[in-house]
Amino acid sequence: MGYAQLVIGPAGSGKSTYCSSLYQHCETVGRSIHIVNLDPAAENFDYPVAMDIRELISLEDVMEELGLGPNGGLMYCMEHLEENLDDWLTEELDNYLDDDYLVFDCPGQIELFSHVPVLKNFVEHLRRKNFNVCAVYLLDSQFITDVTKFISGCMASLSAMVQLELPHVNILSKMDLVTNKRDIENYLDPEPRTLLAELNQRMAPQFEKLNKSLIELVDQYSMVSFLPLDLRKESSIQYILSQIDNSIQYGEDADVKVKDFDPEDD
Ligand SMILES: Nc1nc2c(ncn2[C@@H]2O[C@H](COP(=O)(O)OP(=O)(O)OP(=O)(O)O)[C@@H](O)[C@H]2O)c(=O)[nH]1
Ligand SMILES: [Mg+2]
Repeated sequence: MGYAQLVIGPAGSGKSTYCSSLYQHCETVGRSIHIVNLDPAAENFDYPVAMDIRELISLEDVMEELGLGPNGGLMYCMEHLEENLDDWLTEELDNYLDDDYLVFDCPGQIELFSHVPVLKNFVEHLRRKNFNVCAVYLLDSQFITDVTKFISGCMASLSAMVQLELPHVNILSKMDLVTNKRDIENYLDPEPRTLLAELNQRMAPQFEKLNKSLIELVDQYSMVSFLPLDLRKESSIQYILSQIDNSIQYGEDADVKVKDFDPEDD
């Protein structure tokens, strides 16, 4: 059984920075982890790149040869990845062992995890290869200035959740930049009724019914919960990693192995 995190979220939400911090954390605690670059447009890396989509296809070539812009070019690259799951990805995955832990640093184009099937098929391929996969959705805390932005962030995350059908961990990133912690803390694990009241207060009365439905939807999908990520604090990274590990049962198999171990056999 392998383990994998699919790190997704809007452009600039801090996915690559999270991946490199996670790598450093794992180095520190002596844990093995491999970060995979799935962003054909990425150029600089703060982590050792274990697998790289740019070895399969180059965004620059695609843009030049097909006359596509950066976003269309990226979508083309991702579709090319999708077509090459059985050969390129399978070959690359063969380099990893049973218990390996992979973290996929994805591009930030929101359509990738809202309505095109690339990542969905990617995940299905990983599952066929016996990986337990978790979606890690990053939302930039800097954008959550009021309840309307929070709800729109939730809806984007929810669309990834229904599309990917994976265990799902939401993270509010860049907490070091938040000056008024209390404002944000209200959104980490909020009361649906408080959210609704705030939303109604902000918006014209004709939206009340819609607001109620939206809050119910978000609540029913257990979406209203974000883990704060403050990269200055090792404990923050550690806590988030432990939550993700739980959702993919990482460590549980290891326990079984320890229990099954019989000193007489040695
Ligand atoms: N202060 C602070 N800045 C951050 C943090 N995480 C990311 N940043 C900054 O935010 C910007 C975007 O970060 P990235 O990690 O490249 O974001 P990304 O989600 O990988 O972006 P794309 O791959 O382009 O979608 C960079 O300038 C980072 O230095 C954080 O926790 N704190
Ligand atoms: Mg990135």
